[in-house]
Amino acid sequence: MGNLLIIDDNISIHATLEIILEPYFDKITALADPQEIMKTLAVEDYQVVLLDMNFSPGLNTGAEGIRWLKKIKETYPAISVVMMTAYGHVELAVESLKIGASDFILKPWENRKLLATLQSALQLSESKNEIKELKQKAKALRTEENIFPEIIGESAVMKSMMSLIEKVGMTDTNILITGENGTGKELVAKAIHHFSKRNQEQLVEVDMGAVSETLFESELFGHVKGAFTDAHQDRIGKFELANKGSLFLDEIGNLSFSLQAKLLAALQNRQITKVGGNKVIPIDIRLISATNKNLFKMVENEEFRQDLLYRINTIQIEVPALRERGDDIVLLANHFKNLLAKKYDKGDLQFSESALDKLTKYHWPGNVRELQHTIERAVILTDSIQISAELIVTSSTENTDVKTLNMADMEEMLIKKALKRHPQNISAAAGELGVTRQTLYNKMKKLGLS
Ligand SMILES: Nc1ncnc2c1ncn2[C@@H]1O[C@H](COP(=O)(O)OP(=O)(O)OP(=O)(O)O)[C@@H](O)[C@H]1O
Repeated sequence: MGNLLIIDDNISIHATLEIILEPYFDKITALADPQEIMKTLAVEDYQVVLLDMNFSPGLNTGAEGIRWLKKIKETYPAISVVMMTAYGHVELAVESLKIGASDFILKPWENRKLLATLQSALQLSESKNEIKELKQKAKALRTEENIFPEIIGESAVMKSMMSLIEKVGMTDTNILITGENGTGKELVAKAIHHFSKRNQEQLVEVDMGAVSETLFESELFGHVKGAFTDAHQDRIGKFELANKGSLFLDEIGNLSFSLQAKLLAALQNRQITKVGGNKVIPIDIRLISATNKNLFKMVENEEFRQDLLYRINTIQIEVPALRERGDDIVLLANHFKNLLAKKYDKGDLQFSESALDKLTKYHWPGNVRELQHTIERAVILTDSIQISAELIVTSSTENTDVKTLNMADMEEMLIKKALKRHPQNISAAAGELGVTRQTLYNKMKKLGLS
């Protein structure tokens, strides 16, 4: 069943049509004035429109009906429009069919024929809507990656994290993944989905840090065509796309306080309404969130809603920093080296002893992502089958001004830095350097800086 909108200036027809058609539609609305059509279609979903062709007294060219048909089809292509006229000119019928009417009825109508025409119009609209939704879903999914990732790691901390993932993956609980940047939180989210009962459905990811304040609702809940200036067509939101599957909200700590309330409402009610729409859509999702922020601290500072935190973190999985994973650094370095050597056609590459030493001693503030980039650079730059320590250039090696390890040169560099930071204040510069004002003054004199 569906909704039917009747437009005819002859009000006596409304009641007759409503009596005949009532058992076959969920809702029937009848309008006498065609000016009301677009407003009516904007507030409620109609699958079929029964449209008279002439509205102004004395006019029977059908031009008005054709104009309204065009308008309806332009904005709502999935609605089936059945034309109705007492003046059954064949040309008019052909013209309206060409513009997109699904059929044509002559007044006075035969009840059986009218019913059959409207029922097939209803079916047509339903299949159009289904196809449209499927197409939208397929389009959105093409950009989503749902491949189970290989999580490399043999260290005790990684093994215990993996067994936790397998255990909780199977349940339907909401999971919060925490950890520093680049530790592999996204991989963990994919693994949780992989181990869940929902793995035949999609894992849909939303980067909450990248969703703008104005487009948040449209991105998450979808919108109907015409809901706002740029809403040129209906859009399915990420919640609906993830229905029956998992929704991964990455960087959830970056969500503004006002948007947190909107997200919480959708999670609590387990339903959404598209922007500009009025249909309530029930949603069945498993929620996985991730952040590199301390949400408990953010709750204390009133930057994150406590009720939202409790809703998203039934289970928390902390992804360890790379520096805490011991031999996994070498394991991962070799893994990336092999992958990248293949990618750049470099043959069999090996790390030198000192390169391995450098890799294991470094503290990896950017974690696995930084390691991956460091290895990629080294693989690209190496001219031999051995990757030397010089090619292992990490972010902190790059950022430092240290071009020398000579102590006198280092001292001069530090003094210059401190003086630059405190240009008019030798005491403050001395304080930062951890020496007395007099000592700094003597050194400056020696270096010709006073
Ligand atoms: N254990 C692992 N095994 C193999 N690859 C990994 C592992 N951990 C991370 N990676 C790789 O490191 C990169 C960074 O991982 P990912 O994007 O999952 O980190 P993240 O914690 O989500 O980062 P951010 O906090 O910046 O969003 C990705 O290319 C990922 O494939």
